[in-house]
Amino acid sequence: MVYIGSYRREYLFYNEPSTPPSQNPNPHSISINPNSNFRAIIGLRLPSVCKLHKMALIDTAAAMIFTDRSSSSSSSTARLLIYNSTKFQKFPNTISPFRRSNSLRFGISSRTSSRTIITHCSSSSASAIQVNNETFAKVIDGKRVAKDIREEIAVEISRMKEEIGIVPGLAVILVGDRKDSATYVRNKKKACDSVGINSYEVRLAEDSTEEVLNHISKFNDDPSVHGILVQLPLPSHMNEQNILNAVCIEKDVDGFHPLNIGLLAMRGREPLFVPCTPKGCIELLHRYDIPIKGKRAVVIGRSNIVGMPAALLLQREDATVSIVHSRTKNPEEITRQADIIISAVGQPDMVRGSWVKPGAVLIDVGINPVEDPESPRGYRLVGDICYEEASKVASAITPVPGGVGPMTIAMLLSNTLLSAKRIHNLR
Ligand SMILES: NC(=O)C1=CN([C@@H]2O[C@H](COP(=O)(O)OP(=O)(O)OC[C@H]3O[C@@H](n4cnc5c(N)ncnc54)[C@H](OP(=O)(O)O)[C@@H]3O)[C@@H](O)[C@H]2O)C=CC1
Ligand SMILES: Nc1nc(=O)c2c([nH]1)NC[C@@H]1CN(c3ccc(C(=O)N[C@@H](CCC(=O)O)C(=O)O)cc3)C=[N+]21
Repeated sequence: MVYIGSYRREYLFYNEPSTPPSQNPNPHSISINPNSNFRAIIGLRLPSVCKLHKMALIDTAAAMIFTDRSSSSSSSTARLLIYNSTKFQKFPNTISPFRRSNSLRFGISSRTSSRTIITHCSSSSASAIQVNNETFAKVIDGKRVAKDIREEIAVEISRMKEEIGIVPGLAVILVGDRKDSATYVRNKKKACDSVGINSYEVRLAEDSTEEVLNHISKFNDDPSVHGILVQLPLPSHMNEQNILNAVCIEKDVDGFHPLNIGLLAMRGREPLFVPCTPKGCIELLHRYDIPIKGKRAVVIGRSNIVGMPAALLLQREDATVSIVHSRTKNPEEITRQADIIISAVGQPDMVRGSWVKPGAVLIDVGINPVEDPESPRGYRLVGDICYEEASKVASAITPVPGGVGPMTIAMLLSNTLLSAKRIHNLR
């Protein structure tokens, strides 16, 4: 059995009938021989890839692989499309990987099935791909873009270290013991390590009081700290406003300080920092050459940390922006007019295919855990947008996971570098 790649919590293998399945796949040494009589196996990501009984089998007759040359990346990218589900076997309690992901992306090169007609609708990098009269949105690969950005940041940081002997520092304050927050903080630390940013972490008890403000004050005065992040949400007894106000605006790498938000909202003024998630959404649009100017954009959600700043940023990019929120009547009538939708709601699969104008670009910020007994964690993450439906209508779409999430962390690193450069007058 040979591992081909993974995408959206699924591993893909192929199995030459002559190869005993007990031979473990080696993810790094693969060669695909499309002429061989192999079976493709798509399985949910499991701790042990050998649990074949939990995997769904398809015949390779139902699968084809082709190279996607419209990618903005210089690397060659292949997609695997499964276009014939007749031989697909669904296992009890298993979300069908076929239905969840018609389009799988791998960093491998491959070849095109002669049975299938593939058309790129336009040369733009947001072009949908047509296969046998079905269109599939281009996948906006936030994970890959975030990796590119981390590499760019790492280069800048070594230059900084060489030129002025300074390394950027990020302080993260985590209050309480929410599991998801602890995971995010751990991921942020890992990301800092990967680019050479020093990270300082403070963990405080759920019932702490003035300690948060004391630590903020200490970090405000510490010259080795260039960015301060207070992980949200805070315990309900804490005054979030007072705490976010206490972070000095020059180190507010989250961009949540009211002064920074105010500057973002004003024409002709520049905030010192733009909030990471909305900044990541716009960066994805830029890196995929998706035009914003003059387009109709709809933001779903109006929170201080995502929806509202996303709408402000789109407006600064000369889009005509509407905001949909929980009191909006007939939201689908508004979203259907959008060339670009940014959804930040927190409702799994709320945005259906019928909410989307054909050819629209969809940025899904939502991170929603849904129960999944097959997943090692007992749940999996889905976005606000029903990927299966919307990816057949849109021209481009971000997946969850692997879309906006990794970009948020990349933008945090970028803001920390920006801060260190500004504080040390480095261009
Ligand atoms: N990918 C990433 O990096 C990040 C992802 N997230 C995720 O994004 C999502 C949103 O986060 P956040 O902004 O903090 O959430 P909030 O709960 O603060 O805000 C949600 C917004 O969605 C609106 N809303 C709720 N229900 C509906 C509905 N049925 N129809 C239309 N609008 C609705 C609310 O409207 P109203 O204002 O009227 O209440 C509110 O404005 C979450 O899933 C979160 O986990 C968040 C941060 C970063
Ligand atoms: N002060 C503050 N700043 C924040 O930016 C902030 C915050 N508080 N509180 C919570 C939200 C949420 N958030 C995410 C960051 C990365 C992923 C991310 O990387 N997600 C991965 C999946 C991770 C997984 O598998 O668990 C992905 O989408 O691919 C998700 C969500 C930042 N937030």
